[in-house]
Parts: sequence; structure tokens; C-alpha cells
Amino acid sequence: MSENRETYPIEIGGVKRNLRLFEIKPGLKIAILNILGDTELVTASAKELAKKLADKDYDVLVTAESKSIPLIHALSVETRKPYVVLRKDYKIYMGDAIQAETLSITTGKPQTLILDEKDKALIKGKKAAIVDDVISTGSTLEGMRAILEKAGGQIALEAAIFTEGDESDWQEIIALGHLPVFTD
Ligand SMILES: O=P(O)(O)OC[C@H]1O[C@H](OP(=O)(O)OP(=O)(O)O)[C@H](O)[C@@H]1O
Repeated sequence: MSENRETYPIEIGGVKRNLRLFEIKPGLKIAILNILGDTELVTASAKELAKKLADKDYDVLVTAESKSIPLIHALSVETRKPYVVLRKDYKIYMGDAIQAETLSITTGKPQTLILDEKDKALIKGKKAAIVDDVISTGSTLEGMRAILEKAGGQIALEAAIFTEGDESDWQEIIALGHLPVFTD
């Protein structure tokens, strides 16, 4: 019963939520941040991240679909920087796209990240701020780094609402907090 699901409390810019725990593999549960539809949390997260990016030098925001799309849009409004969403399924209208493979903690199978041909010019020769909602294993982050390298962009910084897992792995990430993982 979902009513009885365990939760983990978070707070961002005064906005509190209880994240539901899901077992993603035997003996391992994670707290799921799903900001889709949560305008209050998206807005608070974007405002807090924008403060942390205020003194950084970058040209464009980059994320991977899908749950971080509202975040990067709100962050673009806050920072007035353009943004690029790396897609996970190729469509004909993406033209001569650039691709990289990832394996995120929640998906458990390979995913492809795709830079639409129309967005190449936003990346080439530019300083990119990589942004995600959560950085856990870092696979999605690695995929975004690979795309940026292939597209001729530089990485100015890497940011997330939350890092997850071993906090010592993520000292260089600009984050609003850290999520533990839950083992039996
Ligand atoms: O550090 P990692 O282990 O790669 O995990 C982090 C990624 O996983 C989640 O996305 P998910 O794969 O659930 O895709 P979705 O947003 O399209 O649902 C999350 O939004 C990050 O993008």
C-alpha cells in the first residue's frame, strides 16, 4: 500500500517534502525526488541553485530529460541563460544529432542521451553548466560530459538539487543537499 510507504524528509528554500522510498534492487532503497508537477518545489530549487551559480562564469545550462526539465526551465528564467535538454529517444526532427550511453540508478538499463542538431551551436565553443535533479551513480553525468566533449563545449560547472550515495564522491558538485541510500 503506497499509504504505508517509508519516506525521507527534505527541505529546499523553506519548502518541505517527504520523498517516498523505493527498492531499486534487492536490499537497496533510494528516496525518489520527482519534481514533475511540483511547481513550488521546482521554483524553490531553481531560486536556491541560481544563488549558488550567481558568481559562476558559464554560457548555457544543460540537462538530461526528463524529470529535470522543469528545473532547468525555471533556472533559465532565474539566470537568464539559455538551456539545452539532452533527449533519450531519437526523433527525425533531431537531424544530425550527437549521442552517448548512460545507465542511471533508477532505470537499470542503458539509456541514450541525444543532443539535437539545433542545439549544437549553443554548445560548441561555449561554457556549459551541467544541471540535474539528482546525481547518484554519476552515469547520467558522465553521459552529459561525453556529449559536451563530442559537441566541442567546455564544462564550467556541475550542479544538482541533490547528490546521492557516497557524499565524498561529489565534493565538486554544486548541490543543495545530499540524499543517503538505504540498505538492509
Ligand atoms: O547518477 P545516475 O545514477 O545516472 O542517476 C541520476 C539520474 O537518474 C534520474 O533520471 P532517470 O534515469 O530516472 O530518468 P527520468 O528523469 O527520465 O525519469 C535522475 O533524474 C538523474 O537524471
